[in-house]
Amino acid sequence: MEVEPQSNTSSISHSQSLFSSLVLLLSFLILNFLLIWNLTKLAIKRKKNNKYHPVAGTIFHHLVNFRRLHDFSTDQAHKHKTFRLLSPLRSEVYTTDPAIVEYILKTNFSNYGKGEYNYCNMKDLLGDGIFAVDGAKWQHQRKVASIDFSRRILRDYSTKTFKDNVEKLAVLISEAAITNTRIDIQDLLMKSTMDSIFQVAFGVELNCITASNREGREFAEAFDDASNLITWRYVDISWKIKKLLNIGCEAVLKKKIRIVDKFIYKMICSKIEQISKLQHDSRQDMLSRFLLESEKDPVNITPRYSRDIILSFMIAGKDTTAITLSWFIYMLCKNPHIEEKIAEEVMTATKEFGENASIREFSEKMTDEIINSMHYLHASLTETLRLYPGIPLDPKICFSDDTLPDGFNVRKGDMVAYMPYAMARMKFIWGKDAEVFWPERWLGDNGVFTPESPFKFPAFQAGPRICLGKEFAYRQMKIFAAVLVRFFKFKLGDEEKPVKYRTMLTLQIDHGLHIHAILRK
Ligand code: HEM
Repeated sequence: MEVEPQSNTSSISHSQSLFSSLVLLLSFLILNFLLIWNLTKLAIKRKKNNKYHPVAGTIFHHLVNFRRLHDFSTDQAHKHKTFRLLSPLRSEVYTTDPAIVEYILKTNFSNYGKGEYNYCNMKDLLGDGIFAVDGAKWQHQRKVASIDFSRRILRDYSTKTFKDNVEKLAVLISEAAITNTRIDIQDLLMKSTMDSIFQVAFGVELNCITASNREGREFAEAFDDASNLITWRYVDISWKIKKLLNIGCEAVLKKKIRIVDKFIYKMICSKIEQISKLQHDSRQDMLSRFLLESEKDPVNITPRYSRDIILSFMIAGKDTTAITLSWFIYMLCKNPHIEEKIAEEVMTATKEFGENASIREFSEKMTDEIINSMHYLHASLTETLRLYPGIPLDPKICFSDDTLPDGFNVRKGDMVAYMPYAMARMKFIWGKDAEVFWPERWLGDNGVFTPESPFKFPAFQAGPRICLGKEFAYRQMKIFAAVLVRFFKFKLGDEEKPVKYRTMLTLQIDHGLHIHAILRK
């Protein structure tokens, strides 16, 4: 099982950790009792002729296989497309079947959602933000944000932000290449995407990548720690007791959320002040636009609600993009012939910039037309997302008893999770080369990118709750990837060291991705 985040636990006193162990033991006993209770209830229900998916184990199998959780699930899915794990509180159904994915995400969308379980885990950090809620609150935010995301002003502002930030990143990588210094590219990408999303959200430069803004750096660290600690709640069965007693991770989480809130509310106040002096149509960032909405509906859109909305976008958009770019670079290191094919496409598409264009000139000259013309790059990023989906497993709660398209039953309160990571490895979906990194699978005979059904490739989810930032993410990833591949080649820092994911809500590379960058002539 994963250990608690170290930096956050050092302050726990000895007696507190003894107490925590007792709490853990007690919770374990209670859970075992509930598991047996649940099994008995299930046996009684079975007599009513309901059909349930085959059982692949209990959630304790997840704990035992925690470090390789997604591969454990893939192994199980090779045996059964859809299987069940028994848990003390509910059955957990895990599926790789595109028909079930379509059913829960679209056909019977209203019966599957975040539910109280996810809301309860996330609300201390995300409040009523879009990522944590269902129903009317979700609908309202989805509507406002969808309109916002389709606006030209936000699009142009974000493109400019990506170009500025990739330039800062490429300058750092150049310095490392010249001095032959090994870098953790995942760490740099995380900082860079944090800078991008923060600037688009608040209209303010955070500059994590250069570490020049102390307050901003403290906020970014607190936000990252708080996100990790919130994730930890999904495996720490005793978190509610710890929260009540304000001990361990929960005490640290509270402190981190306080730092995040202080910074965000300061930002909101200064924005409100600025806005009163500005023309409405000059507001480029998301916060300003939400504050504009709040002028129309001050009762519902409070500063607290604006904070919740923006933080959800940050959590949704920051790590997922950085993680995808990190796995993309890992794939380039493993497949140099694909790296060269991408470089060739980028050079051809940008021929008119001239061979000696600087990083700044190159990124500034990249137009939407050029970005859209790079189909092989688009296919390579999509193939990366297929094999290494930023969100590898996505659980939904079933709101009322139901029968899934394969004829099996689920009960109210059960969890139904679709598994993009395992789905990518299923031969019945992708053919016998399912596990091979092969961007060509996304290209038609004319070399043009051809999308797949989102129920077969649900890396961005699908249906009414499909990722709102998909286009935004591709634009950022394509700008970053084009600049990086144009100016550098990449090699793994240590060819022998296995590159693995760290089990958490996202598919981060464990201990980062250490590489050498080589300047491309
Ligand atoms: C490669 C990058 C990305 C991937 C793989 C990705 C994937 C996903 C997935 C799987 C979900 C569904 C999560 C759930 O169960 O609720 C989601 C939702 C969402 N994503 Fe993304 N995302 C990416 C980038 C972004 C970016 C850059 C933004 C914003 C700037 C964003 C904004 C959102 C929002 C707001 C939602 C919630 C939508 C809703 O509940 O209606 N995402 N994303």
